[in-house]
Amino acid sequence: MRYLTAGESHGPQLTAIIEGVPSNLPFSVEKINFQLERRQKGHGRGRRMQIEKDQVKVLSGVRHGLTTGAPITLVVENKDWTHWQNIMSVEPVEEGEARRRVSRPRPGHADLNGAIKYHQRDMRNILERSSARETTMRVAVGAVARQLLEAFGIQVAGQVTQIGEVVAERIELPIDEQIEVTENSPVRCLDKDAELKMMQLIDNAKEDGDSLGGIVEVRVEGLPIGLGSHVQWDRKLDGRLAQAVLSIQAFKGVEIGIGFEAAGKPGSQVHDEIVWSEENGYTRSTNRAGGLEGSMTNGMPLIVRGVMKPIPTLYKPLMSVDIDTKEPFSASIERSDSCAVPAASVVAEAAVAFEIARAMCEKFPSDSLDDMLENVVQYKAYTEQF
Ligand SMILES: Cc1cc2nc3c(=O)[nH]c(=O)nc-3n(C[C@H](O)[C@H](O)[C@H](O)COP(=O)(O)O)c2cc1C
Ligand SMILES: C=C(O[C@@H]1CC(C(=O)O)=C[C@@H](OP(=O)(O)O)[C@H]1O)C(=O)O
Repeated sequence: MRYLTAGESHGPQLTAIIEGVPSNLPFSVEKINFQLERRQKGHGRGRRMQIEKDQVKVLSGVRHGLTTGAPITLVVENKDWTHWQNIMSVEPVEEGEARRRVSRPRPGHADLNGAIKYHQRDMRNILERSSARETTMRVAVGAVARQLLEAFGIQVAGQVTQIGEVVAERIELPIDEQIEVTENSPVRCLDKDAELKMMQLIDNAKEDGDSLGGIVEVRVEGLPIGLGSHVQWDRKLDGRLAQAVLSIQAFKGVEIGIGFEAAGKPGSQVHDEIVWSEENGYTRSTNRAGGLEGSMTNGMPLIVRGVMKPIPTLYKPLMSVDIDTKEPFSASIERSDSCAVPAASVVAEAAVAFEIARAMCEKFPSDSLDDMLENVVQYKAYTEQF
């Protein structure tokens, strides 16, 4: 399975093409829209999310509720585009105000490096594509991957475990809970005391013209043993998950299982003992490895965490340099999120779901769901008697 996304933040629409989804998979548009709605919410989001109402249109690869095996095309409209039609026009428009040219790069963004690399004196041509608006399509694609995983009883869930300096108490995420952003769960954190503090911190940061990052955790259960491989660097599942999560805008670190904590502990407190029982077969007495050993799934829950940096656009702006005059300036502000960690946790769930679905399609024949189901059942029977 592979996918590409296209589309600008303020262009007419966003597009994704996914190839390699097995045929005959029951396909639900509502399930995609449900995930899209989850991504739009969360305490700390800016005004743009009040304009957008992300809903997917499926333009290929699905017929009468089932995938056909052909590439699946998904599109989501940018409602804000109506306000940007001239600025984002495909046809040339006159120099001047109509273009809303950007000559002042924002610190922490792709603007300056992208402009130099792609020979663009108007940095709008960079920022429109580097924007995290693109994560809409990653979530849409991830929602298709989740539907494939569901067919094998594999579930994916996510939560926020840290915002700024507020660290949530470690509470195991119930795998069948898709935490939605509601009045009772504005930050998607299971530790409700910490969540109140997180909200306060976000409000304070917003008032101070500042921004916040945090940590998100994704959990996957129901995995067969042996997804990924130890034999080649680019088949190692830990490396692939890290790439999937680190490629989300503003993500700067990934850990699996106890991750960075392992550095400060002796081996006896890091590795998990192997046990066997008639009922469960081979398991581990602890799960510090987070479900991966030797870059392959070991059947235990997969635990992946990602660190998101604070949003770079600040209402109390940082200094930068105008590329026309080379004069210093203090960045001007239109609108921005002050904290997008709750939304990003939904994106991280999607990124992990896609990578796991891809690994499933590599491990098992995957032209059709029928082939795949048959092979997964056989493989599970084999692992049980191993
Ligand atoms: C869901 C989400 C929403 C974001 N919203 C904003 C935003 O409103 N303003 C902003 O400056 N950056 C925002 N970002 C982060 C930038 O897109 C990102 O920092 C930038 O593209 C530079 O990429 P890098 O941080 O990965 O280097 C958001 C990121 C995510 C995942
Ligand atoms: C549009 C989304 O997030 C955007 C991501 C983003 C950025 O720079 O990454 C900047 C903001 O864009 P705008 O300036 O249009 O408000 C966010 O709103 C979204 O998540 O759907």
